[in-house]
Amino acid sequence: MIRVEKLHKTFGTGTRARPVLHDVDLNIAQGTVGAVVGPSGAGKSTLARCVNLLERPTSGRVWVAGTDVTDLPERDLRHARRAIGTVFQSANLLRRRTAAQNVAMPLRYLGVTAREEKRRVAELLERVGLTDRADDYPAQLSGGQRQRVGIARALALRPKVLLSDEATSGLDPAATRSVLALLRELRTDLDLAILLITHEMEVVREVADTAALLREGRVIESGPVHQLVADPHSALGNALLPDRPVSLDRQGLGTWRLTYQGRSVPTDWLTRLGADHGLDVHLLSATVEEIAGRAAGRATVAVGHDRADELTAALDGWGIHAEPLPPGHSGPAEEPAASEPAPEAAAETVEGAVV
Ligand SMILES: Nc1ncnc2c1ncn2[C@@H]1O[C@H](COP(=O)(O)OP(=O)(O)OP(=O)(O)O)[C@@H](O)[C@H]1O
Repeated sequence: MIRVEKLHKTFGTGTRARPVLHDVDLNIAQGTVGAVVGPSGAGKSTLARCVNLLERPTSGRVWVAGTDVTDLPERDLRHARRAIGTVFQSANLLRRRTAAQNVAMPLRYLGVTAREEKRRVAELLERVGLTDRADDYPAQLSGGQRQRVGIARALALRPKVLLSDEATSGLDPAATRSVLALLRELRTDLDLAILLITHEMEVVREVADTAALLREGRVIESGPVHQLVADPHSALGNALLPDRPVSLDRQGLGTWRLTYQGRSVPTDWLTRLGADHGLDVHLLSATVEEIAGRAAGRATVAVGHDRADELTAALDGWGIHAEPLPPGHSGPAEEPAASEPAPEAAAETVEGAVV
């Protein structure tokens, strides 16, 4: 596990002191992916560097795989770092070494036998699906393949936790998906605790179990992803599942903003409102995604004021949260949580459809 408690980090001293992290708490269990998101300069990389022991916290504590690493003496750091694999934005491979030689580097430092090294490198390359590219040099590999080699190298010493710092930034969508699928697989198969630093909400949606929003060095919000998207007032939830609630300004109609996630919600809830409950429902906007393995959705609907109780009762029965929206409301629910809202957000929102 990765556990951070009341972490403070200040760079410099005296008049040049620059506090970067304040009172940060974080908990990532084995077999889970915990994402940390936030705008540029929020302190994400500094947090990662405090976890992989490249920076010492000013105060607070850090545990990695059950060991309190906060005050480890210098001589013990090297050993402690073996439990931590790190993958960076650019895979940082050595240009003049093949994929296999790059993966073998950490094993070399450890002094394993040539036979053991060969066996382990073959196993690692197979793990990341690159057995047939073992003898290729980095320049002969695609960005996604280079990142896979970087992941294989990070796994060489059988770490308990993996740090991924913007590992998919700059990759095209297909390569991003394949790297994220690999991270998901590793999380489960190797029971890793993965700390995922990212500014891409798409990445969080695809792979994270929990998420924390860091802003100006403080955790503004955190929790399991499926709970965040079910909370209509969560900034992170709104960034993960962006919608544009709009209210219908028409006599006799009231507008409702709906939020839901989970298996109890039938996918044909809208049809059923008409067919089973005889409700005349206007669908004004809707966004539906699979997040953390469950369907999650946000929608705005309008119904006659005289049928509002029937609407909320039916929705409540399925576990759909409904809140009235004031007349004249239009636009995003909240400000986006990260520096770059998902560009596909607008495309995912269906507006103006009336059933
Ligand atoms: N070694 C350092 N000395 C002084 N200030 C630093 C140092 N490292 C980082 N900072 C400052 O700490 C703040 C947070 O930086 P950090 O790199 O952790 O942010 P980030 O959220 O990862 O940003 P980005 O998404 O742009 O990478 C920044 O203002 C940065 O200038």
